[in-house]
Amino acid sequence: MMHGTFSILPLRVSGLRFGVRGTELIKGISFELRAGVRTLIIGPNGAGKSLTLRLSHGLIKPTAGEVAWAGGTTDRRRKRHAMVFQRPVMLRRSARANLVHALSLGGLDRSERGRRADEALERFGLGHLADRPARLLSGGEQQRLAIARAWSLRPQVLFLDEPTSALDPASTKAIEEMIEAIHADGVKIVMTTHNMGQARRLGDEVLFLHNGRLLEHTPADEFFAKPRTEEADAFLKGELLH
Ligand SMILES: Nc1ncnc2c1ncn2[C@@H]1O[C@H](COP(=O)(O)OP(=O)(O)OP(=O)(O)O)[C@@H](O)[C@H]1O
Repeated sequence: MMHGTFSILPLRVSGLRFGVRGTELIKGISFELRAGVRTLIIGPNGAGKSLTLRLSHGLIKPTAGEVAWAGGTTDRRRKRHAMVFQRPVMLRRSARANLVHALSLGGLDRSERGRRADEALERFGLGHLADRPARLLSGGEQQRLAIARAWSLRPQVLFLDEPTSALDPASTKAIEEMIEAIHADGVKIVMTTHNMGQARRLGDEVLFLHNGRLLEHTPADEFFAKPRTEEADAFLKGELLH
């Protein structure tokens, strides 16, 4: 499902750097992300995975380098990518009202908001939670709601930052199924995970980050069968990296 007449992909990130108070955390990363391929960003703690997602989504500004969406960057295009965080942020109102609110921020007409919210709740089997206070839902339910909320905005690209790391296996499975369904819709998936089983299940290609650098950008089957770098090999073997 491609919405609108243009595609914001490929995403070209070049020479990306991000530093805080003289410490360089992202040390010159370049990559190009294409439509139709699920991209998994993996690497050890502190490698810069989350920062790379935030910089790509535009939540933080790079110290140097460029994040370029196809056709340039405008506010209109900005809305074509959405992000889901490790811990969902819900307002103190019903599940449905959280979706309606997001759609309102997304600039939708009042009548369209309710229709889209209901569509998203139904699509992901969350209709029975519609009137429940969002903050009282379980962690897994809130995360499913957060993903439904992101999907309701009809993004072309969905960034997910460790969406299942706080969840049990059943919730993790439900979320993986949602991600698969959204991918099948034609939405580009870009996500980070610490769960290598999940990376193998969901990944078409891998970006392997280590110490603020991109060491590999490889098809997932190749990466898991035979990583090219020593660091990735050690990471997959569960060794400590410095
Ligand atoms: N605003 C900030 N100020 C200072 N340091 C930061 C800031 N944001 C991130 N960092 C540091 O930058 C490094 C990379 O952070 P990032 O969250 O991108 O890592 P990550 O690969 O997602 O790690 P994890 O797997 O632990 O989530 C970490 O060492 C982190 O402490």
